[in-house]
Amino acid sequence: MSVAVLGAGAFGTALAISLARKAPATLWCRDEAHAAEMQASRENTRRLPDAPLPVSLTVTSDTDCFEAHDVILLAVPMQKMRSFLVQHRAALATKTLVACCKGIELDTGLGPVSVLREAAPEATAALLTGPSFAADIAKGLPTALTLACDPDETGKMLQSSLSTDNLRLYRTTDLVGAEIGGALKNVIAIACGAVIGAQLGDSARAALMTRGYAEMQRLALARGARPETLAGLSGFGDLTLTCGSEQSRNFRLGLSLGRGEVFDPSITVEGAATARATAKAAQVMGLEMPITQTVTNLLDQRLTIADAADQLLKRPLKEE
Ligand SMILES: NC(=O)C1=CN([C@@H]2O[C@H](COP(=O)(O)OP(=O)(O)OC[C@H]3O[C@@H](n4cnc5c(N)ncnc54)[C@H](O)[C@@H]3O)[C@@H](O)[C@H]2O)C=CC1
Ligand SMILES: O=C(CO)COP(=O)(O)O
Repeated sequence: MSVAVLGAGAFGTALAISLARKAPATLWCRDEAHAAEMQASRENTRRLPDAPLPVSLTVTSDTDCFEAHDVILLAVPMQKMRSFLVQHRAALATKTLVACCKGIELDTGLGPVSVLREAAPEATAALLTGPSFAADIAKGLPTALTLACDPDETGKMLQSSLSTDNLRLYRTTDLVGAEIGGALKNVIAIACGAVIGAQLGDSARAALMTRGYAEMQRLALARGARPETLAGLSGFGDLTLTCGSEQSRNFRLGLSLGRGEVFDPSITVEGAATARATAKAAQVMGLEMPITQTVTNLLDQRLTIADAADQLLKRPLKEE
């Protein structure tokens, strides 16, 4: 089975490096000059510096390469996935497509698998998600992720093909639970970064992680997910990583908000659009998601950090 990774950002590059340690792999980059530069220099200096590309990895900008691979890993940001699929519909229509992004589409409130199923209905849809920083995977550090796919037979094939000596995949058929966990942990990470940036303390962070997890479960269960999926790598696991590490771009955006600093808008931060999309969806579904709503208000400068903390603390007292 041959695998191509489409999208040469930090995560796509790291996954391609990991796969190429096991068997020849292809990394597709939309920018011809950047692809040629990586193929020659054996490094993606723009997105993942200091991570050498194995000789078994080919970098190309030629879309003809899509045809040659059975399994395609889609490592483009969430808000770009639909247009990417539409643009390359003919070449991707019947493939096994593994979404590697984390988020909720702003216009529709859908996660990556639902977007895949709408935009490429004949393809087999899967999701690779869970706690991992691109730099860690590229270094070959021990990592465990969730591979979500239905039918499970295809999931088993993907699990064995994409696992390596250092990258251990667990399998689930609960695509909804996996996509919601991966998307919403980024929103909670922004909130956690904000309290740490504003020096509100580690206890406040623990409160946000726990009550944020309750919001993740509320939305996931309302959409038909299984509770145990949220307790796994794609939910609890990724929440723990992202809310506790300055390697996370979502956490760092939160830190900037908390410190009153400007954040570089060119950096991919999936939690921002996801917060807005989720707050809207929760309202339509009649779900209480106060932390998500608060993050949206902070991002849109409708609240200060002090007012945000005050509002959350003053909500009516309730049972846990
Ligand atoms: N960086 C990380 O540690 C991890 C990232 N992810 C997820 O992976 C996804 C991608 O993130 P990163 O690679 O980190 O972002 P990035 O900002 O490093 O790279 C995004 C890449 O997508 C490409 N791209 C954007 N629009 C495109 C289009 N229409 N067609 C083709 N390529 C396009 C850009 O050129 C860029 O190379 C996100 O959803 C993120 O949450 C998941 C786990 C870890
Ligand atoms: O998804 C990630 C860790 O699992 C990467 O987090 P950031 O996108 O916040 O950097």
